[in-house]
Amino acid sequence: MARTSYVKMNGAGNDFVVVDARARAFSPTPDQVRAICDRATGVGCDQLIALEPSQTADVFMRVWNADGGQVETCGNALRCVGWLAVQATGQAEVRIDTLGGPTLARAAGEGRVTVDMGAPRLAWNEIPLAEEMDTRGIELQFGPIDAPVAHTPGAVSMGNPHVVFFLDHTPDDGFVKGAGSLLERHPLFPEGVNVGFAHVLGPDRIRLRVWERGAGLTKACGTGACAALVAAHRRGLTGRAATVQVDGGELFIDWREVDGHVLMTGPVEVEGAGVLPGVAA
Ligand SMILES: N[C@H](CCC[C@H](N)C(=O)O)C(=O)O
Repeated sequence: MARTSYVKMNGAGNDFVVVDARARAFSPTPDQVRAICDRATGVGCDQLIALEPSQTADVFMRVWNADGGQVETCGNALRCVGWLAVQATGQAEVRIDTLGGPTLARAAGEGRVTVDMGAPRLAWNEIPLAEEMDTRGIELQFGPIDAPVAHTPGAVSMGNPHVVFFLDHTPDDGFVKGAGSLLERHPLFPEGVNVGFAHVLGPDRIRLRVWERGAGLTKACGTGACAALVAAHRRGLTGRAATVQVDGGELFIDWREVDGHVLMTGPVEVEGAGVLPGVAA
């Protein structure tokens, strides 16, 4: 069985195994994805990423969550792939297509990359939700019926589905895991959902923790940071740009006025490289 080389990278602690599948097809089964991502017995990562040829972009980026499911996009991985592509091509800007739509990445200083994530999708059926609701604050709550501890979250798609609760404190691991794992597969979200918990610290600062669909509590979620800023601005809680402080570092998010695109800037780190034993070529 062909042996597949990879690069291990992270963006603000959200980590990835990145496979270059432009010369040879890479089609792992869900079991193989889970085995690669397993931190105890595999390489260990939040998401598995494959670079593929593209007719419309410099590269196509395919994303699998650690649970084996293929998903639309991954913001932190877009920064990592953007860094690899800028280094490889010498281009100032690279176009990366994903199942969640086209994006543009460019270097933003030493070990930092800015990705234009495109415009957020804000209609109920674009999140998607199972029924029509006002996505600035949907009818969803967590906790005792008569005293919910989290309620009326914002819903945003960055190509992948996000729900963002606004709290007056930064929740601990137990709360994020308990509430996140319950809501990730709530019937209101036909495709599942990434569950963000945002503590707005000021008009340009948000502390965010995210229980990711298919990956659990991660150190950072790039699309989650974009969704949190968009949801916060739509509720008048922040301006159009903010520093989003995640467990693994800081991301700077700007919901650009001129074209409605969301730009995310943050760190990229190469951790090492290796070979995946016995994965389907
Ligand atoms: N768990 C996400 C994919 C990875 C997103 C996250 N790691 C990011 O940086 O955007 C989903 O199922 O939509």
